[in-house]
Amino acid sequence: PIALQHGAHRIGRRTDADMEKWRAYGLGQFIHWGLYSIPAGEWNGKQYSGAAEWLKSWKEVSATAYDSLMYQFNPTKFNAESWAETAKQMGVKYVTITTKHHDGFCLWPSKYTNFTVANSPYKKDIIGPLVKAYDKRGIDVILYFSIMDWHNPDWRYDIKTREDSIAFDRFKQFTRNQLLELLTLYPTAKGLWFDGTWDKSWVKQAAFADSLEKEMRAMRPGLIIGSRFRADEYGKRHFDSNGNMMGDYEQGWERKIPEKIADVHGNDWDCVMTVPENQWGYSKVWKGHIKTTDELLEMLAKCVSLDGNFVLNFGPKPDGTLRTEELDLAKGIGEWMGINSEAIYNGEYAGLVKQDWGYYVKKTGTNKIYMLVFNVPVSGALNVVLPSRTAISKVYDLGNPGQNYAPEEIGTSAYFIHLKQQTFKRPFVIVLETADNSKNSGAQYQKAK
Ligand SMILES: C[C@@H]1N[C@@H](c2nc3ccccc3[nH]2)[C@H](O)[C@@H]1O
Repeated sequence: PIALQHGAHRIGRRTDADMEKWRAYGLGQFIHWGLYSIPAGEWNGKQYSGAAEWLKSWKEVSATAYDSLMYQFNPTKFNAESWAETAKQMGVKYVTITTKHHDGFCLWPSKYTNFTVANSPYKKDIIGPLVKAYDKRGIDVILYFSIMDWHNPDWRYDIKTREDSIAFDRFKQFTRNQLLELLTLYPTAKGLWFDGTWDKSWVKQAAFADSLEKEMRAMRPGLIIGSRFRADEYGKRHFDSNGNMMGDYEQGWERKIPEKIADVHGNDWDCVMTVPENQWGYSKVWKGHIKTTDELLEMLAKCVSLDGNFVLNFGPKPDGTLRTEELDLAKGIGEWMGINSEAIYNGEYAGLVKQDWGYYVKKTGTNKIYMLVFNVPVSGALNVVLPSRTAISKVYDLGNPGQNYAPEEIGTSAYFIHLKQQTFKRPFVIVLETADNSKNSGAQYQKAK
């Protein structure tokens, strides 16, 4: 291995209680809210082709004109309690909230810039009430923070001149000040979700970022920081020059999901997902495919089955309300979670051969395996292959406990579970309790004829 000062400081997963709680979340909510929510991807009557929260980067938009949106920020219908209640009903265990996106506008009254809610007609802090409302419902809060800040004149995409270096040193202090301010103002925040860290200017700050990460961890023991925050001294991001992940969980899964367990390298990770193809902030127009409840449930199942968390994005409207499409999805997901959440919470990779009918999730620390069924075979028989000398001791339908299945043993630790009906309206979950049967050779269930 290469000698590194600023690479990974820990190999393998964190085993402390804070991280074990994060690992068990399963389902999360992302909230992208800010000035970009006001134009919602439209400027001078034209629709921006990119993501709405990137509007300020459009050549048609002058920074000054964009920044004056601050004087229009007045979400009169904002109610942190109702957002948190929607999240509670949906069954999320954590929420990631934009404190400052790439445009530099702060949803908290930072004392290090004037470009905050404090100088908007709304005047009041947004982050504080949100943290309080979510904490009250037992939903942990992670603060999203963009290092890249298009408003701050000291921001640089790269450091080419002495002037760049002097300016960026000011920027680094500003960034440190804001992060320590956030941790001080919102001490119950469980972690930070960093973004906007891909430009050369920041990638060259291995030593600074490493010491800042250490400082934040010292200030808030147990703080959870993702792999996107910093680069090592050779400019390697997420995984250092020795291939070891930096940070506590892998943040590379933005709008994409790993295919197989090998893709996650034994690390914790979360997948952050948009409802349309690629819109995080509120956008008037949602082009292309809008994901349905069933699609999102399958993404959730896939993430949990591969040791990750699934975080669904909401882009609230400028008036502070949530759009109907998102409220409908929250309701649909919540109804399913109301019946099946035990297959999601405290779920982990089951280590079984993946079958076409769906996804296995093992309940951490137990012999319970959940079969999350999305694709019912025409045979109506769900194939289950367990590790050798492992038998099924109990099978039942999570949503319909009276519905018993007598698995048919079709080989060594191999079974068919015959479904009683052919059509299902929603994905459903069958629970397997397994037992080690290396002692007795007799099969528990009838052998194949
Ligand atoms: C979580 C997501 N990350 C931001 C983002 N900016 C990008 C620039 C290039 C490629 C991917 C990006 N994702 C998006 O604006 C959103 O906040």
